[in-house]
Amino acid sequence: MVWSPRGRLVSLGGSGVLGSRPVIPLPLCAPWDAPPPLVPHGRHGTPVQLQARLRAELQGAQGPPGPGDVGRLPLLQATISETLRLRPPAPLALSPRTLSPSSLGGLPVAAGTVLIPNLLAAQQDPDIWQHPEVFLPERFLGPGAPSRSLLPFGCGARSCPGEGLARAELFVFLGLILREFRLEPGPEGLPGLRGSPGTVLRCPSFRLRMVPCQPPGLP
Ligand code: HEM
Repeated sequence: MVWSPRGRLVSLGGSGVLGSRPVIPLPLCAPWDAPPPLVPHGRHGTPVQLQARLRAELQGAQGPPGPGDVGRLPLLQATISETLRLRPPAPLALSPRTLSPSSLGGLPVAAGTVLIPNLLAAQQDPDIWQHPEVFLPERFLGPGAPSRSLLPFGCGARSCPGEGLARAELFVFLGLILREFRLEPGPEGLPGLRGSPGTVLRCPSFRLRMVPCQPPGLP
């Protein structure tokens, strides 16, 4: 029921209606339950090489990472940002409803319309992200990084109030793990990264081998 310049707006479920209200998923381009495969080879190389660089950054820092160390560990921060870009845990965010008639990208939007922001698609928009399907943490290291277009926590008045806590947890826990362990696939290998659709984009459970690496200064 809805058309967009780049095919990003389509109806949901054919009828374009959720309950008794019209629905516009925004910006729905790639089917959100079938994200494209990852190509994990940026300047930092394969996942193993990236882990080695992250470990070098972490072991070169003074002590274990804390929430205040974001500026001192840019590659770790960039790796988290790139992960949240390619696989946002909440790919469709919340669904606000318009209170009055409005317009969006030239399209009229009636009062009472439910808008569904497709964060997964927006974060892989080729107009904004170069090589959007490639896992490239370094895209966040340069001065021209389109960081304002990174929206895993939504944006605006109803954006996620837990963003600071979630980012701090990701930073500290991932940093502590990568500083002291090398992660290797378990005997069953790794699952695909397609994820299963739902409110939360979930990865199937899998096993990893954590090989201890000696942090500096420890006997
Ligand atoms: C990686 C972790 C997290 C991600 C990716 C995430 C993502 C999101 C997103 C996309 C929204 C919808 C924003 C929008 O529609 O514009 C949201 C809303 C919300 N999140 Fe999170 N979130 C995370 C962690 C947390 C944590 C740790 C808390 C609480 C401590 C939290 C509490 C909330 C609440 C209360 C809302 C609803 C806000 C509202 O309706 O105004 N989230 N989150």
